Amino acid sequence: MTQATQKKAILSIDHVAVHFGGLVAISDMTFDVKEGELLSLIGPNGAGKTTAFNVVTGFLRPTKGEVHFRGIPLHKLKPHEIASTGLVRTFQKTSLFTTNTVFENVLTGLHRHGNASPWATLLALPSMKREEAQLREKVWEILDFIGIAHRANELGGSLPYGEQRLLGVAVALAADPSMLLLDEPAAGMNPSETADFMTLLAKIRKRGISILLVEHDMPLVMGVSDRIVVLNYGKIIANGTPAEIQANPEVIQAYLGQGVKHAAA
Ligand SMILES: Nc1ncnc2c1ncn2[C@@H]1O[C@H](COP(=O)(O)OP(=O)(O)OP(=O)(O)O)[C@@H](O)[C@H]1O
Repeated sequence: MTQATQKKAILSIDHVAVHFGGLVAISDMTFDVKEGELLSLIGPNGAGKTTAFNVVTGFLRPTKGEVHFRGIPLHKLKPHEIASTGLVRTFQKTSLFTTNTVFENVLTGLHRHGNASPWATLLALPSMKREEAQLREKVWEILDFIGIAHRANELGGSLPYGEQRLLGVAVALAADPSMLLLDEPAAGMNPSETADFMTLLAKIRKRGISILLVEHDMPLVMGVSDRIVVLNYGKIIANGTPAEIQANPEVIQAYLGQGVKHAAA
């Protein structure tokens, strides 16, 4: 048993079902993520991973069931209200301001959490100027942490794809999350970028941030996860450690044996 599994749940998903008309995308899903844990949600295309992610982040209402984050019921909140509880997501497709610089993208993320009132901003009061300076310092700290400070003055849209994904994580960190939901963050990364990303995930966890990861890159998933939940046709077919999941015959048959990128044995 890992240390994380002995801790209390930060995110609980209880008997969630999602129906799209007659199609049952998720039939009955129950699992939790513990404080400080990195849990991955995997499964074949169409298994319901993105749907699960969208329910947790408020982009979809569940047909049945409940979701709680630190005891707060999320299934009735709007996405921005959920983000303000400290549960922050990245998106599968890059959602950056492509014509703004890397620095400006992260600054915009921080501004959503700034304290200066709009009047102070309009009048450029000293309090607002002080806050602006602090925010700029914070942007540099985040860019250094993520490893893209050398790109600060380049346009978001001009970055190589892998670095655009990193910028997405930087913008999410600007919201000061206690839990991050990462939707296929390594899609389009080359092997060396993926290895660097694994190191970054470890650094993010050292800050005490819990992580829910949806990802198809199995070496990455097996290398970073405390626990893995496997979905197939909208049902959980396994919930265990990477070693347990890799040895599970049903998972091998439904997913790992289907030509996905395997973790080194
Ligand atoms: N808005 C929607 N309307 C109708 N059906 C949908 C909708 N969104 C998803 N589905 C269906 O729900 C099922 C689950 O899809 P989902 O995108 O959650 O799977 P996934 O595991 O994320 O797949 P992938 O790995 O390809 O991203 C699929 O059958 C999909 O076609």
